[in-house]
Amino acid sequence: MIQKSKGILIVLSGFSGSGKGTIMKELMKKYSDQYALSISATTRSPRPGETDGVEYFFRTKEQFEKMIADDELIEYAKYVDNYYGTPKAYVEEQLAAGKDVILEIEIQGALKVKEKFPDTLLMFVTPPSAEELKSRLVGRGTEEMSVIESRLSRAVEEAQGIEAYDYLIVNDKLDACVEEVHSIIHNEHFRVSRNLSAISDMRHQLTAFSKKD
Ligand SMILES: Nc1nc2c(ncn2[C@@H]2O[C@H](COP(=O)(O)OP(=O)(O)O)[C@@H](O)[C@H]2O)c(=O)[nH]1
Ligand SMILES: Nc1ncnc2c1ncn2[C@@H]1O[C@H](COP(=O)(O)OP(=O)(O)O)[C@@H](O)[C@H]1O
Repeated sequence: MIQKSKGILIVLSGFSGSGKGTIMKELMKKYSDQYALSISATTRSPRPGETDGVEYFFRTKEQFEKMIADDELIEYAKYVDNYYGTPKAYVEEQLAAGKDVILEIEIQGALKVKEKFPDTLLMFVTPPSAEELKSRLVGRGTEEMSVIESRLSRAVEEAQGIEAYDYLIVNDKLDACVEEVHSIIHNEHFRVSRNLSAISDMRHQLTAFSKKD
């Protein structure tokens, strides 16, 4: 049997308020058997409705720094006064099990992951306009105005790095956007460079077969 390409490591980045979290929730609802979503550790406080171990592993600064020292993170970054990082063990486990693993992380982390794992697929989410971004951030109601302003100025910096990504996703209509993300990942499995071992198997089989008679 020719094997299908193995699990892909996927990074989804985007401005705060662009809708990454919402897209991921919907994607996991619809296709939970295909994707593993990595849960990051962070020193930021939980928002109302967020639970430790679901949205994030909420940790103190001391606990987070211990995770760094113990080499438990694939990457970590500071974002608007807090640490965020990707625990190593889960990602390695899920990739080994053949799952596509999604990291919802910001751009500095995305670049570190790409450096460590060059096959990583990088996607960047943007809302249809800057005005819509602000209105989503305000509408979410989870940050005070001063934090929203910091996140919007961070977005100005992040916009400078989008060319490092493979795909740009415009999150206008949510359902369409979820399907776009899913189909990009689905199609990525067929890329020749991700199927070199299947190609080599096929060559061996054909050679053996042609020598039979
Ligand atoms: N580098 C890195 N960034 C992360 C990680 N987890 C989350 N982030 C990013 O940190 C930023 C802030 O996340 P959060 O406070 O949850 O705000 P939100 O994006 O507006 O929901 C976002 O850009 C996330 O994608 C991580 O493990 N590593
Ligand atoms: N396609 C969309 N259309 C309208 N509102 C959206 C859409 N996607 C997300 N939102 C809303 O925008 C806000 C920010 O979304 P969220 O997923 O928290 O963003 P992020 O994780 O990128 O910070 C939330 O209130 C969410 O309900």
